[in-house]
Amino acid sequence: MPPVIEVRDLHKRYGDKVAVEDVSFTVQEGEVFGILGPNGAGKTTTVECVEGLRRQDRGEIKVLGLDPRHDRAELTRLLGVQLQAGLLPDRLQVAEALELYGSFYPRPADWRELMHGLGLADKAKTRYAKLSGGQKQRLSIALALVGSPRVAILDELTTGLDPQARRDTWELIEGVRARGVTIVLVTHFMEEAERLCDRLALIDAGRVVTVDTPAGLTERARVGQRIQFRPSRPLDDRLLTALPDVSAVTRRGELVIVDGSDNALNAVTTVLARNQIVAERLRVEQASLEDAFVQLTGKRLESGPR
Ligand SMILES: Nc1ncnc2c1ncn2[C@@H]1O[C@H](COP(=O)(O)OP(=O)(O)OP(=O)(O)O)[C@@H](O)[C@H]1O
Repeated sequence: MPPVIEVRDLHKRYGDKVAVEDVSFTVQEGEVFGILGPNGAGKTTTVECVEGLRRQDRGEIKVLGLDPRHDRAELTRLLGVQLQAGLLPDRLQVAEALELYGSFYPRPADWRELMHGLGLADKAKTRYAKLSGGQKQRLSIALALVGSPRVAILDELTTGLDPQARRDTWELIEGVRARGVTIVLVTHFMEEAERLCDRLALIDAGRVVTVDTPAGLTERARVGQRIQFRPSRPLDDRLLTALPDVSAVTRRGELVIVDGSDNALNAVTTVLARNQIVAERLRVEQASLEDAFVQLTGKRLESGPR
């Protein structure tokens, strides 16, 4: 089966600023495909080109066999796109917005069901301007799904939602996926990516670092040991990075985080003892998707609220 989305060698600049340097990936029918990366990595620019909202400078995009640059009208009927905040008229009520957007599509979903599913039922008559940030966010998700799209593109799906609303949204997305809708999810929340995505493209500085399943990524980054501690005295990271058993040293506030082989703990404690440094609050951690990202890019992703 041909992929639902095919992006090849995408380049996009804004004036002198290169936003997307070289992005390629394919999305298969029915999968939840995540685009994960830090702020400014080029995620939104990439999906806006896929949606036909922006024109790339170079590279090819096909969505359901259509070229977003030329077939935008046709594509709009097949794609569900999450609206950016503030794009709806202030006076429009929730139910009106859903009914209106549904009417643009040949086979709209039951908007009342969506409104209930997203916890907006008691806001049906509330004007857009009076909604809280989280409610606006939920409405934007409902609007992306109201046309029963074959492909839904959700950018920062749960940003601004409280933990309960975030989990409810994840459940809703799982239900949408179960109906066979292909979903592209732009996120910088690890937990969200791990829970929802079948595959992920890690994007950093306008480039795809890698594409893999969440489990595959974590597996690849599986460090023998992750050691976390607070040094009792200032510590020069080079003492640790020089050790053959250590693959990476990062800092989180006053904590030092060391990734390395199964022998790393031995090596690190030996070096610390030799330098009269005590490892306070010492802990050995499990590797995660975030570790994979750090290993592959050398950067830490902003982590989402837990
Ligand atoms: N309209 C624009 N004009 C100029 N520069 C822009 C414009 N839109 C984005 N950029 C820049 O292009 C780069 C990529 O931005 P983009 O929004 O695609 O990244 P992102 O990964 O979606 O980030 P975020 O998570 O912060 O939304 C950033 O450096 C951004 O500042």
